[in-house]
Amino acid sequence: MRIDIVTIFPEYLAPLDVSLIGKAAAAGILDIRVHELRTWTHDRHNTVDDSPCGGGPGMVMKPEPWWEALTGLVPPGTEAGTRLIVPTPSGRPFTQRVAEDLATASHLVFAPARYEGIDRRFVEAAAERMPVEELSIGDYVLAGGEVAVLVMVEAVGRLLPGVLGNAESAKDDSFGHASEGGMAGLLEGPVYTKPATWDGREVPPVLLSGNHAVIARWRRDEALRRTAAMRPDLIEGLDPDALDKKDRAR
Ligand SMILES: N#Cc1c(N)n[nH]c1-c1ccc2c(Cl)cn(Cc3cccnc3)c2c1
Repeated sequence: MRIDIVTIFPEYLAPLDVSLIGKAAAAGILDIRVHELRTWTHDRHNTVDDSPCGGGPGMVMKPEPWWEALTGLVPPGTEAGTRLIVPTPSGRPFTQRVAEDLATASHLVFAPARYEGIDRRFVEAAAERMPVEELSIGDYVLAGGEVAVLVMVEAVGRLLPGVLGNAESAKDDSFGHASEGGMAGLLEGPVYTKPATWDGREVPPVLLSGNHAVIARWRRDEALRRTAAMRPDLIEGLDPDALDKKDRAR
């Protein structure tokens, strides 16, 4: 997958060079390219914003640099497989299902803007050339779209074949599809490591029993308990077939 990110703060995307996504890029699974929006300005001040038509606070990002950037990165006639992602507080929720959908694309272009957003006409013009997703990563307010891009690139990138090692399969993701017996659809339960006793607190003995069936049951029970306590909405949304007989007996 090729990922292009256009921004006035390229340094904000530096975290994509490390860890999971950085390794995927180094392995060639991801081809991540970060671009400075001002590359596509031509005035002496590299202007990317102007005052809002109709008045109001702040500034609005001009459509011209974004359009030139998009056209330069996705020349007319090469749009097949490309999707434009525009982070915005007024977007539809970015969820695991959206991440799974975006992971099927061959090319994602992210437009994390600043100020009060991008002139609407850019999104309208882009939508005539390729699918455009206006997405929000949650019900809180950020100062711009770059943090949202970091979230989305990690959530999408980890789903691509070869990015997660076998031991860290995405198949049981908390917010993945619930499957019979798997933990998908539930929140993770508590995790423990050595020492067996710390601060006078014991690791639950079941985890030291070596009985894998009993351990798996205990872990599922804990995941159900935690999900019911922290996110009862997820319990309601579980596919009934994903709950086994013992779950229903709880
Ligand atoms: N995704 C997401 C997301 C989120 N969940 N909160 N805030 C954002 C987000 C995304 C993009 C921008 C751009 Cl461009 C400017 N701002 C600042 C702003 C804040 C409130 C109203 N108008 C502009 C952005 C905030």
